[in-house]
Amino acid sequence: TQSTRPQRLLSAVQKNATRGNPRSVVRAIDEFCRHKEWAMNVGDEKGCILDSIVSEVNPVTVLELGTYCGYSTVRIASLLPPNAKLITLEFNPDFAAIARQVIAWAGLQDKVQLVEGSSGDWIPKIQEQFGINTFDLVFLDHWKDRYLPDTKLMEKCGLLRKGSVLVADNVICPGTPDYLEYVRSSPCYKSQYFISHLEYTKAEDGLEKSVFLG
Ligand SMILES: Nc1ncnc2c1ncn2CCCCCNC(=O)c1cc(-c2ccc(F)cc2)cc(O)c1O
Ligand SMILES: [Mg+2]
Repeated sequence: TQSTRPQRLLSAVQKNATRGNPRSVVRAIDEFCRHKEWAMNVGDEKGCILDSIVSEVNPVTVLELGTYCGYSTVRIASLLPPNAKLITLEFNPDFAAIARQVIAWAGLQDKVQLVEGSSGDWIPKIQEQFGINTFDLVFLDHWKDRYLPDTKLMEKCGLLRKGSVLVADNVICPGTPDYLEYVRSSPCYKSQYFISHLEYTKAEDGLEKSVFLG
């Protein structure tokens, strides 16, 4: 049977990256996506911006919405302090199966909890299921029309505290206009746009960093 793109991405990691070396996993995926097959990872250019924000926040609790193959999961988890926890939600079971193996190859499985399901279903259950009160950092990279409803849901569930940082991918391409309008006009957020490019292309895209003011 024909392999899928995520399966071919995983094979590239297993062939070219060193077990337990997150940087080599990130490099192997970027090489594969730049020279073999494009895939919707945050990528190296936006990834460097994401790294700088994660390092600045130095979060102990992280929520990622939309795992895909685990590329940004590995980038973020590799920067976390030893006691930190990253919960990542993935809707697609095939993507989740690949991501688990990519995260394990990087040796980061102890810092990461991958949960299969939709953000709308899981966000209200996170506190009781994982004993997490609030998130220091949230990375939004799932369905673009879910960014705004899920942000409002996180506010409602009390998952954000004064100073929580939201980082949203793809705010230009494919675009999340209603989310951008909300975080840029709401008095509850201090927002900043980091211009970049759509992963592995010359098209404009960027990350929006929004600090929840409580
Ligand atoms: N736990 C959950 N809850 C809800 N939805 C969930 C989920 N877990 C997953 N999903 C469902 C997300 C499916 C993937 C989302 N990402 C994207 O759709 C995406 C698309 C592009 C793109 C840009 C230009 C093009 F020409 C083509 C594609 C680039 C990106 O960086 C993207 O992140
Ligand atoms: Mg994305």
